[in-house]
Amino acid sequence: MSSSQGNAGQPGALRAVSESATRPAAVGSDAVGSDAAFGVSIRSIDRDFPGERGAPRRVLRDITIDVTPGEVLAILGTSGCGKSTLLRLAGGLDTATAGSILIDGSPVTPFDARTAVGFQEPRLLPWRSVTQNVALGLPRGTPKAEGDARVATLIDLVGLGAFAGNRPREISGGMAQRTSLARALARNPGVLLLDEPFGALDALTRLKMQDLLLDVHAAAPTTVLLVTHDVDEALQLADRIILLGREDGLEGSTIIQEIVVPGRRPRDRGSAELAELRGRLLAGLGIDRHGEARGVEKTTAMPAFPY
Ligand SMILES: Nc1ncnc2c1ncn2[C@@H]1O[C@H](COP(=O)(O)OP(=O)(O)OP(=O)(O)O)[C@@H](O)[C@H]1O
Repeated sequence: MSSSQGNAGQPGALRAVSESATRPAAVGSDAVGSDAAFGVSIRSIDRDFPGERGAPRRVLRDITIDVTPGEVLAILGTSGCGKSTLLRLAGGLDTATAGSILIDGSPVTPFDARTAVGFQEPRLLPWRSVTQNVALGLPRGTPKAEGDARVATLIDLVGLGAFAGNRPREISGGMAQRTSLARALARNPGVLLLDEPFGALDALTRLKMQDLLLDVHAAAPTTVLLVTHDVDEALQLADRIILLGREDGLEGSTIIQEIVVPGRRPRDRGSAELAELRGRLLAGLGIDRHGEARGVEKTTAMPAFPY
């Protein structure tokens, strides 16, 4: 599936970010320079880690998926099922036990420069300004004038123009996460790997960050692999969702559900079609429609993220 089934590059997709008074600049893909979205081909990946008494413990088993250039793929699964491990493998931060991963047709390399990773915590240098933190993401050897312009454009894109000189302690958690996103984009990655990027934010800021990510993706339609626990976030952001889980009697997680999300983004969060998919995904995560985790004592209210 291509990103054209989402709304990547859709005219007018840039919308205001309301967390601060600033607005993202209406920039096109040329301005942020992300013109190379790469496909990711994951082929028959297994990943074992040493288990008890050194015996191998399989975490991922026979994962195969092709992600097309510009596609947003969400990776869902219960805690510990191997989502981050899959992301790390795609970025060359870990090595598979078996199988291969190709980016743009060639094997992923250690700390592959074609990828950039965004984490749950913003991981900013506290003594550096927003601008200096974003500049850390620039590829080595970027000419100064070009780098300065790119950093300024990205800071505007994430709506932080008025805070460019601030230190991390002087901005909110949402702003810090936006800085982190701009730093990842500064690298001009062909593949953006996001590991629970909004997981530490409050619910309202998380919704705003989801909108921001859509804006950013419209302006710089790179390929995105997004690890999340949040079914609604996956349904709002992704072209396609894979659910990792175990098959009966087999060790290690594999792809147990794959869903192409219908409709253009931003999607109507309340649509009946998405509600149906939400139910299917929650069932795959072991949560029934009444919010009860199978095998878990019933609670009176459904927590926000019980899975
Ligand atoms: N370097 C490692 N050495 C040994 N075991 C590891 C290593 N990295 C991950 N694991 C194990 O692999 C399993 C999957 O971990 P991973 O972090 O990928 O899961 P996850 O789905 O991202 O979890 P969560 O949603 O809680 O972040 C876990 O049992 C974890 O302990």
